[in-house]
Amino acid sequence: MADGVQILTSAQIRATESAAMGSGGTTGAQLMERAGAAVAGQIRLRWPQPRRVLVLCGPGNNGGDGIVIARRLHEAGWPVEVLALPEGPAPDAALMRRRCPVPVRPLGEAAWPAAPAPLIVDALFGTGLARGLGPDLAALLARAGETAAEVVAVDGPSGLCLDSGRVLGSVPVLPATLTVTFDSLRPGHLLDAGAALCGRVLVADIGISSFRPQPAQLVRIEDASLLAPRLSKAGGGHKYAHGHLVVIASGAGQGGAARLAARAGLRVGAGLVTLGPSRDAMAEHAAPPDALMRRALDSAEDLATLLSDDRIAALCLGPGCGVSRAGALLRVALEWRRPLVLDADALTALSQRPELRSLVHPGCVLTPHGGEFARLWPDIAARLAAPAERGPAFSRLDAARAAAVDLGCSVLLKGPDTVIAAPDGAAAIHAAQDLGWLATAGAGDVLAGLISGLMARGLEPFKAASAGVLLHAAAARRAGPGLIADDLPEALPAVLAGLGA
Ligand SMILES: NC(=O)C1=CN([C@@H]2O[C@H](COP(=O)(O)OP(=O)(O)OC[C@H]3O[C@@H](n4cnc5c(N)ncnc54)[C@H](O)[C@@H]3O)[C@@H](O)[C@H]2O)[C@@H](O)CC1
Ligand SMILES: Nc1ncnc2c1ncn2[C@@H]1O[C@H](COP(=O)(O)OP(=O)(O)O)[C@@H](O)[C@H]1O
Ligand SMILES: [K+]
Repeated sequence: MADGVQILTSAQIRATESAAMGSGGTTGAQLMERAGAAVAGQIRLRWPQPRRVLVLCGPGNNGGDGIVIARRLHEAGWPVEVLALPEGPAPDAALMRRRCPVPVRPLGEAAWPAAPAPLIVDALFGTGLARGLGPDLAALLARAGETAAEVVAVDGPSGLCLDSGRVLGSVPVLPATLTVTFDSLRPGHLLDAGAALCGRVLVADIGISSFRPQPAQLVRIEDASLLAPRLSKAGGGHKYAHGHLVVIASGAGQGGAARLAARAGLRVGAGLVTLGPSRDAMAEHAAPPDALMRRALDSAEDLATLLSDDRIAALCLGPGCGVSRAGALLRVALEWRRPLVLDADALTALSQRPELRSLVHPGCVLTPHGGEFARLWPDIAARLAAPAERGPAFSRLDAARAAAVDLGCSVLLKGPDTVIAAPDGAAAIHAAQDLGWLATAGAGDVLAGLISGLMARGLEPFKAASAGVLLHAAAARRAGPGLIADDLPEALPAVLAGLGA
């Protein structure tokens, strides 16, 4: 799991670095010194006793950082060996090589140490990675992986595209125990294969944060403290002031997923929640919570009549609804033009009715998992499924952004790495690779209920989606291993209390 909330792409961090140097307040060599010093410091914090370390350096500035690390550890009395690829045209890295008190030997089979080093520093490639690792290098790294107990990656494991979290080419990447990156996270630390390959990720301040591009468009959503003021009910207000949410439920015999969503909507503070099954399914949807209201909805006309009540603030369509029922209600839901979450069966229904796509509007949040996403956007999904050969590779973030622009709404692409994109370019990533217990039936229905409940309370679509994902994960952490989807809404009161909401 990574620390920090700011995410910059490789291009953005390069621009930040250039702006910092352009200001005249710092030089590239100083930044490299700070970066290398930060990594060496983290190594010494994590492993307080000196141990043999093998530093592998690439041709550019990532390699330059590696040389600084080698020097710093050597000066602290660590036994250090440095193997490096031939220098590229990176003047700061060349300067560091000249200053290095440890012999820098050419990286290759001949120089490989006979006795394996327990700690390897991977400073081969960082944000400059343009293609997959060559086979010779990959073979050496594979051998290193078999023998090294620990690997520290500088900026990221070499071969991992830091913009997408995808491995470039077809050779495996050496997984890191610890990754130290600079100034901010990159998307690739959180997305796709990146989260597992990076190990623990630490962000070192190298004094350039005031030169980041403004406004920063990519923020990781892990700062729950920001939520409390938005979720608090301090100041009172009638129940209608907190929003009336309608959750469409299934026809007879199609299950209770919508009840999970409705329960989550209530727990997250919507003032009222009405569950809308078909008339013949009313009895099976009569189970608690008794706080839920019920209204039979058999047809599009029934839904239109219900939505003509101005006090209804948001609608959730899809969980446990059935594809044909969702399809029958979809046009009315979209033509209502108010806050709307489309999930599950409503997404499949939309993919079958291309004529309705133009009705999707900025007040909508679509919450597909990968399969639903591919049904709605097969071309975008195909780009994501294609092999990643060159960096920056097409990412889940790119995919969600393209989808959000295509339909002009917020899109939340679910997975262990959930990505949220708004049509104006705002985006967020929520990494929950440690929450495998969320891969359980109904967890997505709860998420749809949380987001629509927050929208009923007046949060804008993108913010409701971001806050919903955060609360969902926090509820899962609180429920712990063994959780089932029913536990998630029940964990919310403690989560909200913990946030001070
Ligand atoms: N951006 C910043 O703020 C800072 C960046 N620093 C370091 O600089 C790094 C970026 O440095 P560079 O831009 O020099 O890039 P890298 O050092 O990541 O890569 C160097 C060069 O290797 C070549 N290359 C790329 N993929 C290859 C492959 N698969 N096989 C063989 N050669 C390949 C390319 O020509 C590339 O420019 C960062 O990752 C970071 O470690 C730090 O020194 C300090 C501050
Ligand atoms: N391995 C995982 N680790 C963490 N979160 C996951 C994992 N797999 C799925 N999730 C999350 O769990 C939820 C599952 O939603 P979804 O796929 O719609 O399932 P369902 O339709 O059964 O409710 C999503 O919020 C998703 O982001
Ligand atoms: K690296």
